[in-house]
Amino acid sequence: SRVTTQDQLEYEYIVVGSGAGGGPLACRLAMAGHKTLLIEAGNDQNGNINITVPGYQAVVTNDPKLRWDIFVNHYQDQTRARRDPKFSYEVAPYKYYVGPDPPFGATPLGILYPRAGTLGGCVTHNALILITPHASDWDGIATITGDNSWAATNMDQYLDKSVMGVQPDPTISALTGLAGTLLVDPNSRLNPNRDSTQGFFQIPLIMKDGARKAVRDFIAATVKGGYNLTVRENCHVTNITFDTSGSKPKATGVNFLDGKYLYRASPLSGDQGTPGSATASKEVLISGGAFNTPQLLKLSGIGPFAELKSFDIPVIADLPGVGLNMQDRYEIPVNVKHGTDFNVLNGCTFDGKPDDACLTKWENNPYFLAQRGAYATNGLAGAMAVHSNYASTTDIDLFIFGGPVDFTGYFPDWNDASLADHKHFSWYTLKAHTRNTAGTVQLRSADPLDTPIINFNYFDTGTTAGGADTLDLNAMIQAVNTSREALRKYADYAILGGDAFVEEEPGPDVQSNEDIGQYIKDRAWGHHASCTAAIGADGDPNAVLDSQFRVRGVQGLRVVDASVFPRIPGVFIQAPIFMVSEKAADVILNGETT
Ligand SMILES: Cc1cc2nc3c(=O)[nH]c(=O)nc-3n(C[C@H](O)[C@H](O)[C@H](O)COP(=O)(O)OP(=O)(O)OC[C@H]3O[C@@H](n4cnc5c(N)ncnc54)[C@H](O)[C@@H]3O)c2cc1C
Repeated sequence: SRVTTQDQLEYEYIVVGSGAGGGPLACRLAMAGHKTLLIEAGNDQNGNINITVPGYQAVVTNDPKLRWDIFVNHYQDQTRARRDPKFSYEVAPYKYYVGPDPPFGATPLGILYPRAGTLGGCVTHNALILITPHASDWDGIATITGDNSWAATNMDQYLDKSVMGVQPDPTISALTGLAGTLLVDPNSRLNPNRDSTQGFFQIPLIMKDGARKAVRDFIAATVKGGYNLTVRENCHVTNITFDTSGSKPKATGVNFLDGKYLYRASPLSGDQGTPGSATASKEVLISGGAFNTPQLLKLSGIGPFAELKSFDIPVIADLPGVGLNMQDRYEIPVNVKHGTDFNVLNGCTFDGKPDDACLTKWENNPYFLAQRGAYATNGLAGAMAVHSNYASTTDIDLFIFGGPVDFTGYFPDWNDASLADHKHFSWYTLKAHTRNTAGTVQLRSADPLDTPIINFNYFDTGTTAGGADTLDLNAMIQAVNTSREALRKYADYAILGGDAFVEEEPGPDVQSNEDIGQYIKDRAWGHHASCTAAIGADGDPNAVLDSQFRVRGVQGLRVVDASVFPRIPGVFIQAPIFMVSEKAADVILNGETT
């Protein structure tokens, strides 16, 4: 019966979400001897080749068994939003049309933002790139909060704990001549000026012996190790429960729905699930990611008063900052097409078809990274770190990746399009330290299985104070010009073994800075959404968390995931989230508790 179930589900800690933030945290709590429940909406994809082969980092984002299709708005103005050829429509349940001139009756959705509902979260489908954040990212949190445990010098210890095996991308050795010209390690801690060092780098990947190995494997090993960790997969948390009898509401546990693929972002959804609940005698820790954490807080009565009231959700704590302050990077490509295929990709179908010779090679050489071939990489050959003319600090603010793909951002079936032939090469830019803090996550309805409404409010529709939007745009324009310059040099040396090429994106017609700027505004994308339940100073009305991850206005509740950052950190985001996860475990186990 329901009562028996409830009686059985008593834990010290409940962690909701098993990704970069929640996974390591739950493991550390259990390893310290605490009875811990880790709840995950998705399930364990152990044995699914799509998650283990690094070369399948595109196809895995399209795997219905783990993917969550979230559609977002870069601009709320629909005319402007539809200038992006990636703008998508629904023509039948989970069947999409991409681009202008949709069929009659198609429902506009926006821009696809891939997410993973699976054990290990987005770390189980991401591109494996592990770049550590800049010292200024941590020092900034220390300055905002006055909590010096956030200083970069102190945060270093969590990097040591969290890095579970990082190797340089061996594509490089397969591409003749380039290896010797690269600064090997963009994470080097031997270089005191690492954060401001420009140049060409190899790309560090979080994997072991050429296979993805990360949070999912850490969780599995912790369970296997006999620690007191229970993983409840196929379980969607619908709200946090509170004891409101005292002066401050105290989180006591969660309500959930058991069932496979319940969230409507999953193309396999349809079931309603079976209700249940669990209690936490110590704390509830929310790690649902930058979109789901604010959604879950709001569904639980923690958020902006007026929004909660409009959905008849009883208010537990009026925190206006929940779902505000969302940030991301801007990304943009320069893509060229060669006359002939890149030899290094010969035999690679990138989808596990029976004739996928590259998969055979990967499978037959399990112990020798160098012999596993193209699939032991994420397909990207190298990166340029650049300090643009528009950076606010001495830190590099552009990371420009190159590889033999045709990548123009995310849209339904982007994986097929990006690897349809082996003739394309793409340099694509990530803008770090973006200044736009105007993104929002709002409830669509009070139904926990609905996705929220997500507005990024790009460029001039977002933060404009101090010319923020123009500075970010100008840095991106510089990145396009730098990528074109790199392509001209690579043509001179034929260094990657390619022959003559023509530029397809942005294309020969897009030359003036004004035209490049318009191209960027129309087509930029991001995939490091963050900062939606941010740590902030005491007295800041928009601060959702204090410096110890505690949700303000309540007891026994913390957030630990991409949502916690006041400003988007570093160049890539999983390393900072791993570090935050380790710090949270340390604070909970050794610090003050609520
Ligand atoms: C295509 C792609 C490629 C990427 N590549 C890289 C990369 O190469 N390097 C890098 O640094 N970053 C990369 N990222 C970003 C990085 O993977 C994510 O930012 C990071 O995993 C976020 O961690 P998180 O803990 O905040 O959330 P997630 O990792 O998203 O984990 C959240 C988990 O919570 C679960 N959950 C949510 N709501 C509920 C609920 N109500 N009940 C139960 N469970 C719930 C979800 O199922 C999910 O498993 C990439 C992202 C994408 C989309």
